[in-house]
Amino acid sequence: MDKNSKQLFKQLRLEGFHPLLNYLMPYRKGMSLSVLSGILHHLLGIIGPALGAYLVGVAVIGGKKEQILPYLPILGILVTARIVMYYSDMWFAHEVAFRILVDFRIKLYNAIERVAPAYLLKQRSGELAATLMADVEVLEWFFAHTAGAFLVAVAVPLITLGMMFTMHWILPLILLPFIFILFSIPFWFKKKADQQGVETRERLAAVHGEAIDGIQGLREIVSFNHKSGYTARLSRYSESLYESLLAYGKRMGVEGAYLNGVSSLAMVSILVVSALLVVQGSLNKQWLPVIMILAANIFSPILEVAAMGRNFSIILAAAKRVAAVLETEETVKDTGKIQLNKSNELKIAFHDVDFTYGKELPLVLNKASFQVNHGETVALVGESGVGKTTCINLLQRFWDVTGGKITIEGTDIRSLSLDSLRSLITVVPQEIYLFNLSIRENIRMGNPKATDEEVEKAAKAAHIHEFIMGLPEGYDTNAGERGLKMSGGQRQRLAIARAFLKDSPILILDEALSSLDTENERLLQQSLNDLRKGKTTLIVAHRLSTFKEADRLVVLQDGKVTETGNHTSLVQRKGYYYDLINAQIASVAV
Ligand SMILES: Nc1ncnc2c1ncn2[C@@H]1O[C@H](COP(=O)(O)OP(=O)(O)OP(=O)(O)O)[C@@H](O)[C@H]1O
Repeated sequence: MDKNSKQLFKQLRLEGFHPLLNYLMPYRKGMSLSVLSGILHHLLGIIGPALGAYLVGVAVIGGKKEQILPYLPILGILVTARIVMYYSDMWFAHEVAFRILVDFRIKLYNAIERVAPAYLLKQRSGELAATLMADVEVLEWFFAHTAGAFLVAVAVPLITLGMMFTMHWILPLILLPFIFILFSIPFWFKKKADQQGVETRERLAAVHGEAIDGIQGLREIVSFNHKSGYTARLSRYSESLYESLLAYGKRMGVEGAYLNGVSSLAMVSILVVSALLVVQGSLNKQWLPVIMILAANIFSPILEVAAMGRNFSIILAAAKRVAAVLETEETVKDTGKIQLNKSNELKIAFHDVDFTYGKELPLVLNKASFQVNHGETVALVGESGVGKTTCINLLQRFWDVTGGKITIEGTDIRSLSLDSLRSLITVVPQEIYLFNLSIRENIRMGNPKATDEEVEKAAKAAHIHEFIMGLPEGYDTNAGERGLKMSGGQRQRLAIARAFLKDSPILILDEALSSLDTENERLLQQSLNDLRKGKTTLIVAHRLSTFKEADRLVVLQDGKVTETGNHTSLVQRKGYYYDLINAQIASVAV
């Protein structure tokens, strides 16, 4: 889209649609066919009845059978053509609209993925789901019914006015002011409507967000007996949605009343003027039935567009929300080209890394430097909130460092392509997300090309094979349903099975805070020890047992690395780490 069109959309206060038009370009052929058949369908809807009315007029002035009968086949053709055009209007409009919606959902998902996770942290997942589903659905109105209908509403009245002009020059002059008023009515209400549209979509998204919160947090709601608190909140959100929907409905009612009033007045005026013209003798009375038909039909496409205009604010608000996601700039740019060999052991190094989550926020990391050598296991240690998770987020480039650099095997990670970087790293998260797929497919996500045998081998290595075989459908059991019934330890071992399949040279373990029972802990440790072999491993550590097992500890304090060494040497040093674990032991003992 060029600058001028952007300006025009701004003047019409329709900026929200501008980005969407860019996405319409590939579908212009289908859209043009839809507009063309829409215009023909509406015109034929007027020409057919007008011809019928003309024949009535001929009969009224005492015409002969021979003057009427030859037109009957033409009437038949017009009616058939109208049916065909109606069908193709609907077909093309919806074909294009639904195809665009399919593409949009994918585009939106890709856009969300591109800006994740920074963007996700600012948005509630329920609200994003609302954008992905409900807002995109609303756009169907725009794509299927707006652009084409608007052109029809301009073309059909123009042609009809032309037809009236051939009967008497004054007739179009009577109608023009009414048409102008009808077109302008939606603009009288536009400011209020836009505000209501945005408010309604926001409140709807908030209700979605709250509902999804209620489902995701069901366990907490039940265990903390928080049902009344939650329903009170849900009902507050729903009430506020109700209020804005009601205000929206009232405004639509007033607008509709104006539209109907003006179009009825226009129709009455044209009939009265025509009747007077006939009485005066300046209009042939055989045109009267034709004028009645034209007057009755000229407004229907305008009213259709105006009705749409009344919903425009909702569409505009949805368009703005969709565009906001599509146009969000990615948090990190994927401009690096270098690919590192996955099969080598790799060294990670943080060089004087500074980082803040926002310009106005304090530095989380302040000249932090440390390295993890080939095949070494390093545990990041420090108080809660010191920046351990931040380090692993930076290593994966969810955000970029604000100062200093992170290197893998000496190469700045910003010079690697994101795909290559992420293929080098496997994360075993605290909480694995299980998709609504079989356990086999959930594990296979580690490597989509893995065979069933390889999946089972990975599960055996993660000590989860026995558990899976004990399920009614073994590896074919749906993890989405069964996932909830797995213990924390079992879920983490499933994550480890995925990690075995991915087999990348760098491993990140985000250790769970919650402790596991002895058996689960033993199995987990065994599988982790096997997984770590030959890999460069960075652990976000919370447990004393992990501190003791790591080759080296990197102690973070006030954004800096203040101590490094193994557990025994740091304890002997009696510094910050010593105080930290003493405090931890004391808190466990209390
Ligand atoms: N997305 C974010 N936006 C703003 N601040 C953030 C964000 N994520 C983390 N922080 C802040 O950055 C600091 C470091 O957080 P981080 O999660 O890295 O700590 P941590 O050491 O991993 O903590 P824990 O041991 O509790 O998991 C904290 O003060 C946290 O509040």
